[in-house]
Amino acid sequence: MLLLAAAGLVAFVLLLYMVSPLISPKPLALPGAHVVVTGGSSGIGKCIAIECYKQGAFITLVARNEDKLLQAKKDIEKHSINDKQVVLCISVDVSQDYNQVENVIKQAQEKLGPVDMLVNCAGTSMSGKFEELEVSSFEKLMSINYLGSVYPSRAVITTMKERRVGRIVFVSSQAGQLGLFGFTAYSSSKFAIRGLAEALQMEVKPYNVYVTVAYPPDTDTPGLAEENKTKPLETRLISETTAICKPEQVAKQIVKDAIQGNFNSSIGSDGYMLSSLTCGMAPVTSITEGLQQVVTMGLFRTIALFYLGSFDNIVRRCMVQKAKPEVVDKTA
Ligand SMILES: NC(=O)C1=CN([C@@H]2O[C@H](COP(=O)(O)OP(=O)(O)OC[C@H]3O[C@@H](n4cnc5c(N)ncnc54)[C@H](OP(=O)(O)O)[C@@H]3O)[C@@H](O)[C@H]2O)C=CC1
Ligand SMILES: CCCCCCCCCCCCCCCC(=O)[C@@H](N)CO
Repeated sequence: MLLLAAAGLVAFVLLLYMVSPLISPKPLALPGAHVVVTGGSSGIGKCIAIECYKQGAFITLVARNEDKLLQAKKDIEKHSINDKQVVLCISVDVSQDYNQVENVIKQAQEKLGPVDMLVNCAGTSMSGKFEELEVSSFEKLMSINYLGSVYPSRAVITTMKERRVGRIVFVSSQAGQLGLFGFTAYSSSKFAIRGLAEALQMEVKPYNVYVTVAYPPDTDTPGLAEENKTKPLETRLISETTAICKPEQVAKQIVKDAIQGNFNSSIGSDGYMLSSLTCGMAPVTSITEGLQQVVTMGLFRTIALFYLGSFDNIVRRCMVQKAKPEVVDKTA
């Protein structure tokens, strides 16, 4: 009886693997492709642009500061593999005016052809306790991190659907998979991206357009250095659970997953666990991925409970620590 059940299971898994080409997208060819990277003048975005350029793509960088854009262009051009490759720079705020974003995307398409891959990497972070963050910070993060991903995507999607070709990448964060101390404004803007990506993927899959959401851990970039200046102690201690990644490594993984059309892109063992644990109703892009999620869910939740316990401990210890000087004051 047991043998029969085991044989049945094996047959079922084999069957799944036979139909797997039906759910695995055809990889995108980067040589000659037009890749637009928002936030491409710094950090992870710049490394993504370099990675695509190294594989023969034509690049459009989108960011606000023109000097940083030109410097990034120079850095990227060092990696050219043929003399036809172009790096185009566009200075625009992706979060302000949809029409403006649509116009610059049009200009880029006129120069370098239709966009094959859009990477939404422009973003920023602000941390602090809920009551200490300015209300305007919630608006700002939502408009840069969320609307700043909606506008460029909205500007490229029609052509992608018509051509039956395309990749849209969203850069969320591990803080877009779990909410943690200090990130009430940031986490919510990064969670929003996940909802957008899931809904969009369901719409565009029949048109051979694939969506990728990346969830990087802390990554060594100018953005992180800026964030660290005002990060609460609790946030820092909790974030230290995961090691700081190199932007080149994060970029390589994101580009690889985007080419393959994987919905999820994560890095490291905790990235892998977090993505399995929070897969929810996310689309699945390979049988192996689906099976791994089914098999590991209970184990990873168990591990997560220990992490949550340790995070609560950090928060409590910091609270007690901060209360101490006051006690001393009162007795003095
Ligand atoms: N570094 C980290 O630890 C992690 C980062 N992330 C996410 O990855 C992304 C990149 O982060 P990172 O490389 O650290 O960031 P950086 O601060 O190093 O770079 C941010 C880039 O985005 C551009 N940008 C910011 N705001 C706008 C805007 N309104 N319009 C157009 N461009 C804009 C910046 O150029 P300019 O200012 O000139 O416009 C710059 O090119 C962000 O979305 C971030 O949330 C996720 C997880 C971890
Ligand atoms: C099985 C469960 C495993 C659980 C592992 C949990 C690890 C939590 C660490 C969260 C770190 C958050 C990094 C945010 C980075 C970021 O987005 C900012 N630096 C942006 O600037």
